[in-house]
Amino acid sequence: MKIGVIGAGSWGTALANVVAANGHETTLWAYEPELVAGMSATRINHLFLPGIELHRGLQYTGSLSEAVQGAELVLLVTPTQVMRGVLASLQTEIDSSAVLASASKGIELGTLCTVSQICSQVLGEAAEQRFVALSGPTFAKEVALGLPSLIVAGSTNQVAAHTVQAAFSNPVFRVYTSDDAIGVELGGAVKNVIAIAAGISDGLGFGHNTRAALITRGLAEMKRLGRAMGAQDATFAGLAGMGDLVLTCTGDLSRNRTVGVKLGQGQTLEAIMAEMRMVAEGVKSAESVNALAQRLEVEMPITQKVYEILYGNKPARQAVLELMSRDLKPEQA
Ligand SMILES: NC(=O)c1ccc[n+]([C@@H]2O[C@H](COP(=O)([O-])OP(=O)(O)OC[C@H]3O[C@@H](n4cnc5c(N)ncnc54)[C@H](O)[C@@H]3O)[C@@H](O)[C@H]2O)c1
Ligand SMILES: O=P(O)(O)OC[C@H](O)CO
Repeated sequence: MKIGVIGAGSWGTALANVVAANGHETTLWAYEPELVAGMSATRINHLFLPGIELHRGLQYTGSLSEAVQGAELVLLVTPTQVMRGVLASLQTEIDSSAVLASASKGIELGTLCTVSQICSQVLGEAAEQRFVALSGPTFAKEVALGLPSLIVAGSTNQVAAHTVQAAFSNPVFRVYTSDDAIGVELGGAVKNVIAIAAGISDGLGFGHNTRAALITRGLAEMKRLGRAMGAQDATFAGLAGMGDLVLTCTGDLSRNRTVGVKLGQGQTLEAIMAEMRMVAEGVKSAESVNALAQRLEVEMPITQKVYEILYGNKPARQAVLELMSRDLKPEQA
């Protein structure tokens, strides 16, 4: 199968490596010209996935049209906030029958769109019929090292979901299908915001109790938003929900959790972002998910506090106090 992968960050590179190793004719598009030259010469993504030699069959390009030319499957893996611009450049280049998969995790600022909604707006409504959200507990580095990992391909079109499942699955990378594309997308976007909260908690010196509470109540927020957007509760009990939430809130490889830890230790957001080349989607999604919750009148208190800490100068300890002092009530999901 011919596959184009758009975005050579750590995740796009790791996923392109999976399908190339599975025997598919794969071309990886990189935004940075020096990365195209570097990967072509050394088979190593020295900027975003250092130290890991990529499959010999993987091709690299800096041309978007070359990456998707003749592709039966196009995988989008840029940061969510630049997705619309990248897709606009690809609008006339992608084959109208190609499966469109996204492994990006976020909600667009301003429009409050998920990636599937961005695709529909830019490429036309029919794009939703061939859209697949690929998400789960998967640190790029561990996938690239071949450590056993599981993920979900969610789509309203089960033929498209099965195409992605077949293309990516191998003995160390197991892909499940789901018919809940929006649930799979929302799980990936919201868990990043909750992971910042979990990091803040650890950075403040709180314990395992606090972190477990944030994960559990974060899951309740994810479910509530999902219900308001037509997702299925069961999706959030699975890999793209609880699985990814647990990974990101507890794993030291998480960029979102790391941002939170540093905030909890007293660093400013500006200082943290200034020394970070990689993307921590939760930083921007804290604003967009919080706005989405307000628009849909969904109660998401942890998300709201993360937003206030990041953008409202609220001290993290005060935010925790406010969360703990909310009205007492029965436990609800
Ligand atoms: N890294 C992971 O373990 C992982 C796992 C699952 C999902 N994701 C998601 O994958 C998406 C991509 O993240 P990543 O971790 O691969 O990225 P990264 O942090 O490793 O690298 C940043 C990426 O952003 C790209 N970029 C920056 N400015 C750009 C622009 N103006 N136009 C186009 N591209 C630009 C860079 O080229 C690079 O590909 C995110 O939504 C992330 O949440 C990441
Ligand atoms: O490093 P993070 O926090 O962006 O998380 C990476 C993946 O989304 C984990 O599944």
